[in-house]
Formats: sequence, structure tokens, C-alpha cells
Amino acid sequence: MIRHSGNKESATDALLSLKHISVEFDGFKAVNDVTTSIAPHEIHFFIGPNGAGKTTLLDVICGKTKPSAGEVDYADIGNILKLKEFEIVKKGICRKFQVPSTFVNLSVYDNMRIALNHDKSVFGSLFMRKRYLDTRKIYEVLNLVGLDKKSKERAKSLSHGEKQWLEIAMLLVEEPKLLLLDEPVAGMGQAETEKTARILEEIKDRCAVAVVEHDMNFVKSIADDVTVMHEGAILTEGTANEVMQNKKVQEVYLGRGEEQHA
Ligand SMILES: Nc1ncnc2c1ncn2[C@@H]1O[C@H](COP(=O)(O)OP(=O)(O)OP(=O)(O)O)[C@@H](O)[C@H]1O
Repeated sequence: MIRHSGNKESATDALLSLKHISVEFDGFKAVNDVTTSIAPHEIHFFIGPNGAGKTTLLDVICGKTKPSAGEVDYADIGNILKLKEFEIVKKGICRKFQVPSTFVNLSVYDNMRIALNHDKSVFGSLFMRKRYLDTRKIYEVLNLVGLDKKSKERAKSLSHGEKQWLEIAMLLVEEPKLLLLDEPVAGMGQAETEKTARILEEIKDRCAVAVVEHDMNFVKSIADDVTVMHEGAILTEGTANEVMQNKKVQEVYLGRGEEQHA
């Protein structure tokens, strides 16, 4: 975790720095002058009420949405706003969206082979470039997410949680430096949520993880750093305990009932 003495802009050890980011949709400011940073190998959560601008921030980081103002400095590359989405992926920022992106009729293993080849053409990946596939690497990552024994099963036969872990594994074989996850435990029961927490803790040896999340028990269990957003701006930042004790956070988010966090 980076501690910034009140000024995240000066964090020189950051993997990614958002500097004065604003995003407007038809004159509406969804994100308003956000400055924060993500350290290498940390699990950094973005929390806050619905519509606070959390997902929009992830969209900015992965290049899906271009901000109206600000800079996104990343690793030794500098400002990545000039890059296209696929170029940002190649630089090591990988995003898991809430919409599933596996090939449901293919096996877990074949999904991994496609991901490893950065080639979404099923036939190109499965047959023509076969000799380049790295089976050991695939099994090593499948083992990390607990799916190595299910490598031959079709993706559609996996449980909800297993599907999410497969998608995470498909990103991990690309060896990202920063993994972006949008509500990774949505729809999971307690056991799957806890397993996801253990997986993310292992992943952070390899890369930083930025997560948009509403499940506060999940946040508390693994967060290194938490940014609380409200109405497009940062309300406060700190450890999970620090932000949960913050009166403003309790007022605008935590104290508003479970339906807000669903
Ligand atoms: N493409 C878009 N066009 C217009 N408005 C948008 C667009 N994307 C997001 N917004 C608006 O921007 C605001 C922030 O949305 P965002 O999805 O980032 O919030 P969030 O904090 O992720 O919320 P949630 O927890 O509900 O996912 C919302 O008011 C939303 O309606």
C-alpha cells in the first residue's frame, strides 16, 4: 500500500496514477477531478453508492472511456490515455467485465489456450498455432484458481463461481501487471466468496488488483487500500477499517441499508 501524506500525486512508487480525472456524459460529470494511485502488488478496492463513478474509473483505466480531463500514468510508460484499448491490454492492464467472456461449449483447457494465444479465433488458436501453446503454464494458473482437475469439462458445466475463476485464470495467463475486476463476487455464496478472496491474495504476488465491489465483508477480508467514491469524487481513502469508521462513509454508504450493497 502506498501512503501518501495527503498527496497521492507525489507517490513515485505507484504502478498506476490517476491524476485529476474527470469524465462527462452529455454535460453530466460522472467522475469529478479524481486523483489516486494503485501500488504494485496491492489489492485496491473502489467502493461507494450506486452511480458513484467506480465502474467509469475502471473504464478510464482500461481505455474504454476517454476522460474529459486528467492523465493516467502507468508503470514506465507515462500517460496511457493516448493508447487504444488493445494496446493497453498488451501493456499488461487486463479487465474482467461482469458479462461472461468464455466460450461455453469449449473445455476449460481450450478456453485457456485461446486466452494464452491472445487470439479470439477458435480455429486459429486450437489447431494452427498448437505447437506454441504452453500447457505447463496453463495448468499452473488453473491450479492457482482450483480448476486444474476440471480442465476437460466444458465451461458451461462449471458453477457460477468456477466460471468467474476461469475468467480470472484466462486473464492471468496473459501475465498482467494490473488486473481490473468489476464485482467479482456478485452472485456468489459465502464459500465461493471466501475462495475468491484466497485466489486474489495469491494473485497479488503476480500483479496489482483493482476491484469495484459492494460486498463489505469481502472488502474487509483482503483489501490493502480502499478508495471510497461518492457522486463522482473521492470521499476518503485508507485501509478497510479506516474508511469503515469514517463518519461520512457511514452516512452516505454503509449506513444506508443492505439493499445499497447488493
Ligand atoms: N455511457 C454512459 N452514458 C451516460 N451516463 C453514464 C454512462 N456510464 C455511466 N453513466 C452514469 O455515470 C454515473 C456513474 O456510473 P458508474 O457506473 O461509474 O457508477 P458506479 O459507481 O460503478 O455504480 P454501481 O455501483 O451502480 O455500478 C451514473 O450516474 C451513470 O448513470
